[in-house]
Amino acid sequence: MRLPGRIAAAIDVLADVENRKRPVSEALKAWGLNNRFAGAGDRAAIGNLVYDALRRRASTAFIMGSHSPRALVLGAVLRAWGETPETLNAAFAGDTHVPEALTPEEISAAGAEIEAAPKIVQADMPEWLAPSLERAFGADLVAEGEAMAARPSLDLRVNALKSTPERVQKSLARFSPEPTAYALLGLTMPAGPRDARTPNVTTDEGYQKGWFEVQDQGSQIVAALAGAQPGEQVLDLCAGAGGKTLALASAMGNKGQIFAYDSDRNRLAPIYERLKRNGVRNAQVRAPEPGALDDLAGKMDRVVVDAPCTGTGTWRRRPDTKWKLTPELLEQRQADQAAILEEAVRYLRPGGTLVYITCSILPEENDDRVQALLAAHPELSSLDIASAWRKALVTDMPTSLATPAGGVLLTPHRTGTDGFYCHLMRKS
Ligand SMILES: C[S@@+](CC[C@H](N)C(=O)[O-])C[C@H]1O[C@@H](n2cnc3c(N)ncnc32)[C@H](O)[C@@H]1O
Repeated sequence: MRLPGRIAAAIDVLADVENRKRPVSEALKAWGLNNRFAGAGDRAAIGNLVYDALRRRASTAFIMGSHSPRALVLGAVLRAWGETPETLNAAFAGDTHVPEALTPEEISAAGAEIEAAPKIVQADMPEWLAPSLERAFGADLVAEGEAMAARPSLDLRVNALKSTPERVQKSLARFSPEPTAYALLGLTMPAGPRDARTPNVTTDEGYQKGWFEVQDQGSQIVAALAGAQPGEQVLDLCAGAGGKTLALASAMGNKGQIFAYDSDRNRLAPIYERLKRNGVRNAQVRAPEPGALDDLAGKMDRVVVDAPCTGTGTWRRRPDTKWKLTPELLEQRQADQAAILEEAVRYLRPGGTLVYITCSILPEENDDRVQALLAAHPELSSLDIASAWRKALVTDMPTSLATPAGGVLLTPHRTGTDGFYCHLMRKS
């Protein structure tokens, strides 16, 4: 397929996403099944177009004067793929099964200046979240939003239990991975332009052997800040598929004990195979049964709460969720977080450390939750996050990352990572 056919397909997929409220991945899969002639390159390019359109949905709709799938996809191609109305119309004229030529109105709209739009629209973020995002980012709102509307890199965490960064770099030399800026065992591959495909690293022999995992650098940084030491007793209370569990085990050199728990059996399911592939021998998975963690009460050196959240820090990767988030869901997540934090405190031994992590950029899920917890628990106090950073990452923490209540907030603009929050507390 040439570009015009791919654009037409992307418009269809985006219409499917919006009309049927489907996740993008599902709509792309359905399109592929109905269009079996399309190759893997076509499907990747169509995916890129749909995701790019959703990443900059608000600002493109402002410029094009429409939220229609056609306006959003054409806008993405004009703004991010280096095409012009003239090149597009020339391509559309010489092809079949293509979008209609750009109208004079569309051509003049495409030249509009985004500076006339409200800041929250320039930032490509939901308008109802403006007060909260302005609180988080102040004068940097637009720069933060722009970085969040760009394509993400593909990051890997080298598994110190089985390999070294040099060995993984060699194994993946065809993709030219480079060391990450902060995470000591991270490698990164930047996103390519236009129809570039994400490197398929999971078919590599090194991945099959457990030498590395796919993990955003932000996730690696907060896992390192958790500070788990060899020999400790650690509870990973929201372990999910085990992304953090694997990083903790690697940091602990397989010494001590990690208890990996999640209230959702389905989310926990992949952890067994991942632990095995990574050569982790010090993790015990606790399935969600009544009283599953009772024996751990008051005994843990460290409790890691990688809390369920709105995922606003991952908007680069899942831009459809940016526009689906509702005030009700945000409120629900805050209640979930408060309940889990309350639960977490009971497993800490005196002197133990509570690690609170979210992949959210919203203060309501971050500093506010911690402050509410500290107010209710005088036995808890914040630990200095800059010292934890120095110890875990062997550099000084950039001061711009500190939050008002003493946590750290990573973002695409600040650290080139997904958005992550981390706060450490000690129980006296
Ligand atoms: C952000 S995800 C965890 C991701 C995981 N730690 C990783 O690094 O791959 C949050 C997890 O919290 C779990 N969860 C939600 N409510 C919970 C509860 N009350 N107790 C334990 N886990 C819970 C969800 O099932 C979900 O898997």
